[in-house]
Amino acid sequence: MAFPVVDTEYHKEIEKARRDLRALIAFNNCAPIMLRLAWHDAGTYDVSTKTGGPNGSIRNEEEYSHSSNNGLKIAIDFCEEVKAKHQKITYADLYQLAGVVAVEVTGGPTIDFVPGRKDSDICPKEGRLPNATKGAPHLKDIFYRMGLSGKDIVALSGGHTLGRAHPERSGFDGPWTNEPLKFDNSYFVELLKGESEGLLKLPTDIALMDYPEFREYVELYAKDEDAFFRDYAESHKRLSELGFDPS
Ligand code: HEM
Ligand SMILES: N=NC(=O)c1ccncc1
Repeated sequence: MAFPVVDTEYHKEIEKARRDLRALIAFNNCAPIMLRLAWHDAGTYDVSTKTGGPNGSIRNEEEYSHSSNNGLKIAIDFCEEVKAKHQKITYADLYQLAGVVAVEVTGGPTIDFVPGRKDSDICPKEGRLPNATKGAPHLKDIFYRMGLSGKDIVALSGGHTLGRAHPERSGFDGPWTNEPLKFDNSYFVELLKGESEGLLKLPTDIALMDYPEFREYVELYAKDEDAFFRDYAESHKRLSELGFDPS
């Protein structure tokens, strides 16, 4: 598929879609699953083969039916409502815009969004996203394969400040924080607190404290929300542009 022509008209469509996404996310209270959709479309990127990444391929049943994507058809269908009104926008751009808006409308940092991603129908094989039951070495394998850093791993894991796990989707259950619709640094505060009744910590969440070079960021973000917001915005933009040259 071809790259979109990112002219004044395309930019205008993006801003209209941004407004529509704000309304849709507010009406459906669906910020968490929209952020998860954006991350799952982008997180398949392989920097060595330059395959996968934020290219809209997750809209294909071959990919959204992967067990790691359980539940994401809900977000894909939400996005179809916006796509129907803004046909020129690629799915690749729309899904990443949805993730940026989801963070913004829940009180998180503004994330710079540059449009121009092209769509692909080539679906990566299952297994490129992290397995929640594994530990820190696995996180390094998965995120380094994307071309991201240890700091990106910790900052992006802060995305779990939003939403919850659902037993019928992943087998895990519950929110990570007491305000799952508020984007803040409470994920890191809770991580350092340890076990709390009713709050979830995945093995991969706990693994962020296994390596000193990860733990230093957990401790920084738990005490300095501005630092978390600054680093999260940078890492989220990087994730959303994997394999995409915005210039
Ligand atoms: C670091 C490795 C990661 C692992 C192992 C992981 C694993 C999971 C699992 C098992 C769930 C529960 C799914 C469900 O049952 O509905 C989940 C939910 C979620 N994840 Fe992750 N995740 C990771 C990283 C991320 C990143 C980088 C982001 C975004 C920047 C993210 C955003 C979310 C959100 C927002 C939800 C809640 C979705 C909802 O409420 O429907 N996760 N994650
Ligand atoms: N955010 N990540 C996820 O939702 C997830 C990642 C891998 N396997 C199941 C769920």
